[in-house]
Amino acid sequence: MLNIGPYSFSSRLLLGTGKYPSWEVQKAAVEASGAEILTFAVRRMNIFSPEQPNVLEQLDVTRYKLLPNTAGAKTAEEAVRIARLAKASGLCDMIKVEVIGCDKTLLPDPVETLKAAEKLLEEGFIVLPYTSDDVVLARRLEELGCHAIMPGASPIGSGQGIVNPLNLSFIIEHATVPVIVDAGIGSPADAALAMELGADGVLLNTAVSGAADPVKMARAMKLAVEAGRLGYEAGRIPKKRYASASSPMEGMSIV
Ligand SMILES: CC(=O)[C@@H](O)[C@H](O)COP(=O)(O)O
Repeated sequence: MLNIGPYSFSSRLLLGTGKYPSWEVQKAAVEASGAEILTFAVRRMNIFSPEQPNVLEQLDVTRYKLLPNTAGAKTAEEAVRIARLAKASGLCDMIKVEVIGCDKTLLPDPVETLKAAEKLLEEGFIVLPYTSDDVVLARRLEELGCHAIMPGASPIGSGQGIVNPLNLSFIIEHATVPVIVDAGIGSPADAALAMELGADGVLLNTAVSGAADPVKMARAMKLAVEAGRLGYEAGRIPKKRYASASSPMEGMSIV
């Protein structure tokens, strides 16, 4: 089970809801992914114009735990305002804090992320910050009381996969709250690797919504996350420099 704050989930795949070719495909992909947590940008919800379409329109939202995110925020103040808006609209008690520090890379601003997380924790939110893959920053966020840490695999929407598995493994090794690898996942192999490294979950969007067949890819990601987790729990063999026979002959009487 993936435990975040007071909540438990059987699926370790968290899915974004943006950039699907149609509402129908989004709905089918969410279904195929088996995800129980869906994230969406509060600024795309048309909170003040209910007659406009919104990103969760076709989904039976009672079946999912909603994880609004503060995408679009560039300061802690903006992120806090967006989170409060989401809470006041009855959308959530969990929030994915996303404070972007660079328009080109969409990498998070560590200082503003820390400030926003601190404030939102004070206000009683269940806080999941999107961070860079920095082990010290992850520790600081955890010390503040964040309920999970979400280090990026690589820039959002880049599909580059895990560019620094060593950093991720340090974060995972030291964390006592769930580590959810978020952003940059390109293929099922990337998702499986994140889980094999010991991540507690994977959050992705573009790899599914931008795939040639998003529904098939959603299922592939589901299976990859499950396979990666199983592999992690099973314990992989250590890597060796040289060969060792798969069918050793020692102790055999017939050669
Ligand atoms: C939807 C969401 O929260 C994204 O900002 C997230 O970081 C996923 O990134 P990818 O689209 O790279 O999977």
